[in-house]
Amino acid sequence: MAAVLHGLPCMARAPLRPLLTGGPVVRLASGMALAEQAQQLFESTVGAVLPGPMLHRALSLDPGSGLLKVRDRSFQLRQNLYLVGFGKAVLGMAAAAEELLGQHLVQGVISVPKGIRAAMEHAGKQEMLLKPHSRVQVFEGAEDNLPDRDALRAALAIRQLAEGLTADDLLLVLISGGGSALLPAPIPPVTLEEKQTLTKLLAARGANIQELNTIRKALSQLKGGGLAQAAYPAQVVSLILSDVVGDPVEVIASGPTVASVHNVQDCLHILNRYGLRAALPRSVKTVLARADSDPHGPHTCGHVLNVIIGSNVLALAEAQRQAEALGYRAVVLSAAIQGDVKSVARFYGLLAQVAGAHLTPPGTGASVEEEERLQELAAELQLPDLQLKEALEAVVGARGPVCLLAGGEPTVQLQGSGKGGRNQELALRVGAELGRWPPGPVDVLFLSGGTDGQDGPTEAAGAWVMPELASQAAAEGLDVASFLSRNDSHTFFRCFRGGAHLLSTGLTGTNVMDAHLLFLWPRC
Ligand SMILES: Nc1ncnc2c1ncn2[C@@H]1O[C@H](COP(=O)(O)OP(=O)(O)OP(=O)(O)O)[C@@H](O)[C@H]1O
Ligand SMILES: O=C(O)[C@H](O)CO
Repeated sequence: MAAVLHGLPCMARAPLRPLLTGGPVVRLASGMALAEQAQQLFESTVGAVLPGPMLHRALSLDPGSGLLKVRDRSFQLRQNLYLVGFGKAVLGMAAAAEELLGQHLVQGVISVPKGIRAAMEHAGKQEMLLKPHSRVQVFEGAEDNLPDRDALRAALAIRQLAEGLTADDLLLVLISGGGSALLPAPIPPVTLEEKQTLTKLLAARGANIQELNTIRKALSQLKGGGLAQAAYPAQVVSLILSDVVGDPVEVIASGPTVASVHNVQDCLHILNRYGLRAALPRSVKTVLARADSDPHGPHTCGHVLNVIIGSNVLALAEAQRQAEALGYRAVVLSAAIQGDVKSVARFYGLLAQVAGAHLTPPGTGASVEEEERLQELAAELQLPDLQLKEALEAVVGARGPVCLLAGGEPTVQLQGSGKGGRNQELALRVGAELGRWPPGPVDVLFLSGGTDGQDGPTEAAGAWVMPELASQAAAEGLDVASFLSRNDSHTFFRCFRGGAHLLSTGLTGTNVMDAHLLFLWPRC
């Protein structure tokens, strides 16, 4: 972790170098130059969804009247404003809120990732830091995105603040991805360790975030509307930075201000599906048995306004704009990439092949079978917003470099005990896929990165690959398939070319899922 914190984000570095100089596209000199540009584009993508600007778009204060506007709703402030927050992007959100609210803010408590203040300080990101004598108390915890004692202390302090509020008060709740791990308050007799083990097992067996958070909600005092209930009768305004496909407020950070609609049967189905029902600790069974008679009912959330203030869609739109400014034909494919990482990798591998063939002169196009297989793979992935046809049409007319952009969160079913994350695993798998095709007249680069800057429990945000990856790795004595069989993508990328293919931004201070960038570069 320490290396992450000191190996620093450089989101504000030199402007991107355009590909167009006076009209014609100038070819980048080498794969490394292309990789550098890909990494810079990833950093701009993240730069578009930094917490401060997004908070300012959603919230404004009239200093004269003390009227706080949240989208189209207004709230009268009179020394009655409190703040709580939890999530990877919440430090920057709280800093922006503190700046905006000034003396109106009475007190606050936030739960943020371990080391984030030091990382932001080291990166010179003053705008992400609270003031020296802030009224907001900061707890750092949940190292490696796992709930721990520090996060539990934070959760209890947040609950205490919420429970002390009256009908005259307004509670501003800042929520972002990672919030589930940063707000653990298991319902007794479930212990923190039991909850941690269960969520780790579910994640390792490939449970998606909806399933994982359904279980988390059932076992938590504050998730699934519990925080809103604790704050009642105060008014509650939640500002939410989404890290879940489709921005479902009940799923993001396990919806602490949204009433849970799940029942015990839903939980048991999920636990069955992942073979965990038989081995449940007694405490979990006790809490689930009680849950149906004591839900955080919908009637408890009428005093809440939930507002999404930013998401992956926004990040991809900015990346598209930047890529176009650089001379690429840029198309956003989807902001909802989900599914097993192996299928997603096959999809990108074949997409590179088919799109690459569309880019080259007639006669070298993709075969009908390849196009059909690509459509099938896309259908299997069931991506609701996929713009595949549009992307391929855009590629045909491009006659120059192309950048296909996507976002989301594939799922990895852990089979080995290696070190990795879903972005590095996806990149490694795509690299292997790209290497299967005979070299064509197009250079290809694929990059996958977590916008929070930390991919799984590793020190990298992600990685980038080109079709030569497997053969170059073999020349270094590294067998891609065997690293993949152990889910050891991070170890692979650390060894391969001395770590040159790792994407290392450090913690970014934001979190809107992952970004996937596929670059195609015609050679003639
Ligand atoms: N060795 C590994 N190889 C591949 N993926 C892994 C490995 N270890 C963990 N993962 C995956 O990393 C994911 C957790 O990563 P991370 O902590 O970045 O989660 P996250 O979803 O970004 O967190 P949040 O959404 O709460 O911010 C899990 O989906 C898990 O399957
Ligand atoms: O914290 C969580 O639950 C995930 O990041 C999804 O929001």
